[in-house]
Amino acid sequence: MSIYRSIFKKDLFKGQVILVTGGGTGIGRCIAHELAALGTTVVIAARKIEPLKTVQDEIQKLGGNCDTMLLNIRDAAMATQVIQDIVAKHGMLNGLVNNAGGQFMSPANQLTSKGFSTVVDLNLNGTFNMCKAAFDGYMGEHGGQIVTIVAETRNGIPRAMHTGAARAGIINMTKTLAIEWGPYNGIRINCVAPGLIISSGMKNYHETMVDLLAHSHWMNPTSRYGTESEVSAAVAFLLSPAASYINGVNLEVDGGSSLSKGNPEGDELMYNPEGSRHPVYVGWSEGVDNVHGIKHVDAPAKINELLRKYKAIGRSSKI
Ligand SMILES: CCC/C=C/C(=O)SCCNC(=O)CCNC(=O)[C@H](O)C(C)(C)COP(=O)([O-])OP(=O)([O-])OC[C@H]1O[C@@H](n2cnc3c(N)ncnc32)[C@H](O)[C@@H]1OP(=O)([O-])[O-]
Ligand SMILES: NC(=O)C1=CN([C@@H]2O[C@H](COP(=O)(O)OP(=O)(O)OC[C@H]3O[C@@H](n4cnc5c(N)ncnc54)[C@H](OP(=O)(O)O)[C@@H]3O)[C@@H](O)[C@H]2O)C=CC1
Repeated sequence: MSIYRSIFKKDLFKGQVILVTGGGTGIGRCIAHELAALGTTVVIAARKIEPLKTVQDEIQKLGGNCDTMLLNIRDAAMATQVIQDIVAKHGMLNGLVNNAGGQFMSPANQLTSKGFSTVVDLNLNGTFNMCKAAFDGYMGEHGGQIVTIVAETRNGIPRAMHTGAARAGIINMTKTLAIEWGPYNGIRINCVAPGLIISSGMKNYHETMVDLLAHSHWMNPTSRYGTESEVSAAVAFLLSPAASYINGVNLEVDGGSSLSKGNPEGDELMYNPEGSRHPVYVGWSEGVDNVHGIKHVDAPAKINELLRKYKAIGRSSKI
């Protein structure tokens, strides 16, 4: 039987408990839905309870299992407590998806020390807090899978040097943890690095930035932005037995955008201004029109309009 037929069946993660940080919005919400649809009891955790409760309600209406917990990943004691609560309540923790994170945009010369520290603390220290808490609280003894969402950082991130530095730190930390926690603890740990993804995260940007993004979406080898589902599919794969021999890697889900910067051959070779020839992968978040009134991707209107156009490209692969 084909590996995909046997692995990506509906009950792929049945009986498993997986924590998704930042699971109340955007990419985290989509990951939570994908995992719940594959049989996981998914625990979503973040600072604000209302978005978590909304997603829990969506998942339960679709027949999935979802729990919610309050969490600030910058608070190591809270990270420890959340893992303890999950193990006490659900008996196990098979997977951790470090999705919570973010930054503000600023040129490096205008960054203050406090602003730099805040973003490094959120992304790098926060991810460490969660990995360490998961190790101490369950995975060190029982093994498990960890996937961390970083960002495409290959050539640096102009106007987001703080987050680029933090995410590069996570990618390196992941390699070390794969070595230290693999042989004796049975933990696999990897990263997924999204390029620009149509999601609620873009609501954090200033309007001029959104306008710019709406007009420059074709400037990568896939000639479009990515979808929440495309990131979630990579996460589900890395958590699954199909990825059993993949450890310590950073999987870029960026349409090749990290390859196409500064090519001396010129824009014509790298970009197709007429639009994308690449169908989007459509998972639950773009595929469940009007089911239980569940809201679609929650990006700024101009960006959501791009997604509507993408769905018309060729044959969208739909499950
Ligand atoms: C880039 C690659 C593509 C990635 C896309 C995505 O990730 S999409 C996903 C996007 N999603 C997200 O990013 C979601 C998560 N993001 C967040 O929670 C916030 O953006 C956070 C990262 C600032 C943390 O917030 P918090 O409440 O912990 O912190 P706080 O508000 O208390 O600020 C502390 C200090 O930081 C500084 N500073 C802050 N803002 C600005 C600014 N605009 N301007 C300048 N500086 C700023 C300032 O020094 C401030 O201290 P002050 O001077 O006030 O004493
Ligand atoms: N969209 C994109 O183009 C890209 C996104 N990414 C990354 O993907 C991840 C998801 O982004 P996206 O869904 O787009 O954006 P969102 O802003 O919607 O998601 C960020 C999530 O993180 C949670 N969060 C933030 N800070 C903390 C904290 N201290 N403790 C716990 N939870 C926290 C937020 O919930 P709450 O506020 O309730 O705590 C929110 O749910 C982020 O790490 C982001 O940086 C990377 C590259 C590109």
